[in-house]
Amino acid sequence: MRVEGIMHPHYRKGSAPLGGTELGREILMQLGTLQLYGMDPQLTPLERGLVKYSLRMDKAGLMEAHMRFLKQFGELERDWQLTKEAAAMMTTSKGVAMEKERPPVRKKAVEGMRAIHLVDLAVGKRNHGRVLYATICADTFFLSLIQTLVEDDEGLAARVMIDDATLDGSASWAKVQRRYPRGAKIAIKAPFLSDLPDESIALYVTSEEDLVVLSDSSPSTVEFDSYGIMDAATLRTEGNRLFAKQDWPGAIGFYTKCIQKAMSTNQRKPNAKNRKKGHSENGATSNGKVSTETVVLAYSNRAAAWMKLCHYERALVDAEEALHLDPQHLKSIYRKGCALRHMQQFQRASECFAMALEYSPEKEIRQAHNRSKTYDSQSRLGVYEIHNHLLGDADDVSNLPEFSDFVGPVEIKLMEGKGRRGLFVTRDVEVGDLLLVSNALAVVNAEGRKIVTSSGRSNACLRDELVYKLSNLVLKSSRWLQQLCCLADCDCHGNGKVPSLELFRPNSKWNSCKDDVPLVRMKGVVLQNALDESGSCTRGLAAGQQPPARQFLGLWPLASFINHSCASNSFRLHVGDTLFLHASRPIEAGEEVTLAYVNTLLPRQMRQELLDQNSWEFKCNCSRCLLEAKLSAPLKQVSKRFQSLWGYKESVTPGQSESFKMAKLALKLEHILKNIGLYLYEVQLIRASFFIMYWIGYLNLDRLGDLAIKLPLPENLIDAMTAAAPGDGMSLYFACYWLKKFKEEGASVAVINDAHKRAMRICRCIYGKQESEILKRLVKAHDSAPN
Ligand SMILES: C[S@@+](CC[C@H](N)C(=O)[O-])C[C@H]1O[C@@H](n2cnc3c(N)ncnc32)[C@H](O)[C@@H]1O
Repeated sequence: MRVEGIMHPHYRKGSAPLGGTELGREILMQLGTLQLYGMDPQLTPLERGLVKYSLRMDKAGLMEAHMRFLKQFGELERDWQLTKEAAAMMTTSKGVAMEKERPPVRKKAVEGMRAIHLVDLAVGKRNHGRVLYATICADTFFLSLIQTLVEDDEGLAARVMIDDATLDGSASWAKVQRRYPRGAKIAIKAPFLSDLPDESIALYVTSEEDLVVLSDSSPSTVEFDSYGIMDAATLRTEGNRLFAKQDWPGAIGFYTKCIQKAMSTNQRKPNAKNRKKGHSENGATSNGKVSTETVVLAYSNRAAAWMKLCHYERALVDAEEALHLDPQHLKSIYRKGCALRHMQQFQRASECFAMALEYSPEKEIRQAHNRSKTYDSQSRLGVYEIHNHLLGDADDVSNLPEFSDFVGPVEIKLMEGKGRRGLFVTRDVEVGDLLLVSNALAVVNAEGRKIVTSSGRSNACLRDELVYKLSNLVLKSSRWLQQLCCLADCDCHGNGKVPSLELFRPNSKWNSCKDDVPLVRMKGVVLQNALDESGSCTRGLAAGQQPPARQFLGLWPLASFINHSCASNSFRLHVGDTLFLHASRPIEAGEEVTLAYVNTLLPRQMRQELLDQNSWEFKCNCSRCLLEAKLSAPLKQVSKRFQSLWGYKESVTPGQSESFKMAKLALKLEHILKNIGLYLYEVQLIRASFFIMYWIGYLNLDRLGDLAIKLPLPENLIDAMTAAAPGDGMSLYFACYWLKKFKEEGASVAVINDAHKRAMRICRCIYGKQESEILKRLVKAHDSAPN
């Protein structure tokens, strides 16, 4: 089945650009955006299907694939809706300022060239001396190229790819959207319809001279004229109607028009003096001016709409405008509090809610007040009650907790002689001390996709999705923008700048920022700083429950300053989208805080391979790596044999004969370690690197016979694991496994108590300092979780 009116016989294999009907255009716009996003060579089968159907113009298939796609990328769809806000933004005062930054309109038409239509273009043929006049009909994006959709005056549409050289390689989303806004009339000289590797076709523009922006008529400014005849009150009512339909950008557009109308009608900013004057039904006062009440409501409602779009800074500005006109406007006071709370200005938010409570004791306001006070104290004292969540019901996802950020006893410093930044403690800290709490700037749930693909590389699609989300975010908050800018401020060549901690601390003030993060840098930021989590979810530790696995990739700004070590001294715990960082060893004042970016219970070479696979472009030279490098000769044989038996990449469970060989290899390693003569800590580090061998040895105790006695005791192995990777989930699993086994086998009380203490110690590294009763409950939950 074909989408009527879209097909044109001139196009090869039916791979015509879409367009021509309302439906076609709508599909095109949505699809186009998603397709643009899905241009990564690592397309999922679903994305591939989408591209395929779009090429065949198979309406039913297209719609179905589209629906499936949207279902899978529910969040993406939401973000796509949000991109519409760009249009609304153009009509706000700040938007007008942005418009001024745009390049001047250059020409009205291109002279000396004959016009050509999309329908007349042949694939792969450059049309010298011709010009294609078109209108940009979708939001312009930048992933690997600047990408947009255009429609010619016959209603056919096509995808356009523009080399970012046209922006001197400094393209960012904000910049491309300003440069090529939706609704702009353009002319493409010598148009070239190119066959793309994904089998779709697009107009390809390689040089700035070939794309001329003729007029910049973004829809919002055009629309404004046609609504010019409406009065302010009608414009506000129209805004309310769109608000009710959850069309936030649309609503913002109308509230803005209402405010502008009021300003032009009243010839001056309305002030509190004419606030309560009588007014007629159309919102006009008796002297024909627009009533202050109408303007207050427009500002206040626009604040609410901005909030829905997570534009909290804009929401705050609007709520304050409304309060400037009517200081007692309850909804504006409440909205101001909400905006401040989202901006982590908890103290000011509490003050707002307290003021709102004076006017109305509503439950919603009281709850908001209490919540702000809790966040405020969390952010100042670093006291969080996470155990309720940890020990809660895994199936109950309705009540996901929210926490404030917290900056503990840490500072960002430039590392001497290395140029890169690192996080350092400002005072001595103990095991389990909370170092920081950071809410994710953005998170991408893997949802069935692999974080590391079968080719052994980190999943570029997930990373691109994160770049996409971050690109949207930086348009919304100068704080988020600055946080990303300072992460981009490190170029691996020793030019790292040290940002102020105030940028990360709740309740602090920050200056607005005019910088932009070009996409190239944004991709670098994600590559260098995104952390993944493939462990099981922290929820549902309650006895007997299998915690649901949750895999995700995200960016946590302050945690991004922590460097890697294979003998790290901190542990990150993810509760929802919040990262808690606890000290997993005692750390002295001035010492660097380090994290393990990858599983470190492996030999050095494999750890480095994992770092490489995850695109961390550095060679680890931590003390543990240096020790293993020093011992590489005596350990060479064991390492080689271990790798061939285990084959980490395949992640296969060894068969019986391999298991036995592995167990024997553990004995060989013990023998070597005894002969070299190392300190206990050094022995522990090496044992930890090969812990899998020992683990398999314990599982083969019977087959080892008398030799089994030469294996270290399980508790010694647990100590070795915690020496290398304190707080590692595997150590806790192992500790609980033995605790359970000792109990089942009726070991002495002393042995059981000792095993229990070990598990409690590891729990403290992972979950932080907790009351001993809570730690006991956490151990019990792990102890009784299914193996
Ligand atoms: C999450 S950032 C850490 C903060 C970073 N050092 C900075 O200045 O912004 C990760 C990057 O830091 C560097 N890095 C982290 N750990 C390292 C290590 N152990 N040795 C060398 N470079 C490291 C690498 O360039 C890595 O891509």
